Amino acid sequence: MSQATTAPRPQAPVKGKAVAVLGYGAIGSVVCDRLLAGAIPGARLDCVVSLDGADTPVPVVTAEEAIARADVLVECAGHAALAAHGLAALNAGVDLVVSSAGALTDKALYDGLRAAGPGRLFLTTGALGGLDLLAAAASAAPFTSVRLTTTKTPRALVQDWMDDARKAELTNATAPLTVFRGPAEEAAGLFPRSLNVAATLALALPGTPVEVELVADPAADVVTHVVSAEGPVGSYRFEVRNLPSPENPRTSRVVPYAVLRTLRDAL
Ligand SMILES: NC(=O)C1=CN([C@@H]2O[C@H](COP(=O)(O)OP(=O)(O)OC[C@H]3O[C@@H](n4cnc5c(N)ncnc54)[C@H](OP(=O)(O)O)[C@@H]3O)[C@@H](O)[C@H]2O)C=CC1
Ligand SMILES: O=C([O-])CC(=O)C(=O)O
Repeated sequence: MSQATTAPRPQAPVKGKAVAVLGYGAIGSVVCDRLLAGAIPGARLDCVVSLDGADTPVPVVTAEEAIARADVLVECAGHAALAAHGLAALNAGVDLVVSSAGALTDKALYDGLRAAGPGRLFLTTGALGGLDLLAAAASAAPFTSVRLTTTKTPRALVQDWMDDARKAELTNATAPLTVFRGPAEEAAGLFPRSLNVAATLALALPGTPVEVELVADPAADVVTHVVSAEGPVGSYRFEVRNLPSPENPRTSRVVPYAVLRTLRDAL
């Protein structure tokens, strides 16, 4: 007689700082899997905060309980979740790793989180790179221009606030279409699940205006971010071509791995 078998789940490492993961989606689920696999020595996955009844390998708890149990809270849940729980975590002495950098374009939230403690605030670089070099160049002399051009598949860019005509224009696009052009802070607010990178870039270069163009390309099979910057110290151009997450076409597959590197810095 044959019997259904299920593969044994990896057991969480028993030692190390207790990590709570807020949000069990494309980023959070990979962060959890890698932590369970022991990818970050010194980190022990303790619990998950999930709203949608996901089948998770560690206990699902409320955000309040997670903050009470954890040494580090890893936010992978979106702007509203960060705004709702970030401050409480830091004030409780829990270190906070932030994926949703776009939420920090709300100056009151950002200032509040930076002033909070004793928990420490860590911001992942997420889907972008090269920020250390750009920040170094900016500290030598201000840039004269900084631009980010992001290209994604149109279905990843449809937003609730768009009217039906705009949504149809996007979903029926047969050629690349500019969806947004404007400052990084506005970009991150209008596309909260697609342009956190705009905020990450702006936050790395305080005081420097960052101009963003968002392109919907029906032929895009990768998520492209092109950063270009001009200044007295030099000219810079970084092109990132990330495969999208299999679970979420808005999110680059590399992002949970960037979050894990940031977590390593928090230990
Ligand atoms: N810095 C960067 O480069 C990037 C940052 N991001 C940020 O990371 C966030 C997560 O990305 P991703 O994993 O791809 O998104 P997903 O939509 O795949 O997963 C997010 C999960 O979080 C859940 N969630 C939302 N609010 C809460 C809450 N208050 N408590 C617990 N769970 C919650 C969602 O549940 P439900 O679906 O039920 O709402 C969903 O399951 C994005 O919203 C974005 O802000 C994303 C990509 C790149
Ligand atoms: O994952 C990416 O490439 C970028 C993204 O969604 C974001 O910044 O919100």
